[in-house]
Amino acid sequence: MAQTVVSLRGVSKRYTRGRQTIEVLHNLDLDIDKGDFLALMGPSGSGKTTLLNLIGGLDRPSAGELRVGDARLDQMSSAQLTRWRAQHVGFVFQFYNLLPVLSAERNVELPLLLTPLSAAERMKRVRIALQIVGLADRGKHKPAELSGGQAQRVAIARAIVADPTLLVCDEPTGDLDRKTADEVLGLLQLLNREHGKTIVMVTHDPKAAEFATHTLHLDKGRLVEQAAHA
Ligand SMILES: Nc1ncnc2c1ncn2[C@@H]1O[C@H](COP(=O)(O)OP(=O)(O)OP(=O)(O)O)[C@@H](O)[C@H]1O
Repeated sequence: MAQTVVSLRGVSKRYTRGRQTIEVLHNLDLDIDKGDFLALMGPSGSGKTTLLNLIGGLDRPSAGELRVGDARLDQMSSAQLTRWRAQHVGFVFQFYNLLPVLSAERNVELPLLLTPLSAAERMKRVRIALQIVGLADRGKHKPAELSGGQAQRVAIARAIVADPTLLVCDEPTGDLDRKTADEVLGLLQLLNREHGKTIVMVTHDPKAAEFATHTLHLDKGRLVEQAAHA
């Protein structure tokens, strides 16, 4: 039997702005299995990033149960969530979010600074991560000296360096041309297939979704498949 890594039961998310409360995600049920590569699609404003941020522990649900691995994210304080994230989730964003003053190596090392690993052990893991993404020879380069595709691969190395269970990617190829995008997606597929990473990726691009093992559509805060069954 497949092992469930992410499980949502009756998850809702509301935002309050002034006197107005809007519900962005409505009563979602969802299971993601270990080894899945899930593409999350849907129109602008349908709640994709909101859902991704819940799954990655960047935000908490307003109602419902949210489990990732053994953790009940809906019951954690924000300090607990911060600690949990550092150990269990790697993040990849559209605009890479690399620190411009640090070399590629030092950017990749960042998540390990929160661990008890020695400097030598950290550098060993950094080199392995840069090797996996095919940038072993770019470790000393600053982000400005890298192409967009290379910068995103450095960001992916940073996301995997602490060996997280889950990778969450928000439009990871939104800023890249087709060929470079396909290379980055091929790398995510390799991490999924060869390294067993469970991946959740938000994308607008149907071609990007083809690299995933599953696609889910959100519409106005509901999972469309679920709505179709109801
Ligand atoms: N912090 C917030 N406060 C208030 N409203 C928010 C907040 N974050 C998101 N929203 C609202 O929630 C809705 C869903 O936003 P979300 O970013 O999840 O959509 P999305 O599907 O990722 O959109 P896009 O494809 O344009 O990135 C939007 O209407 C947005 O305005």
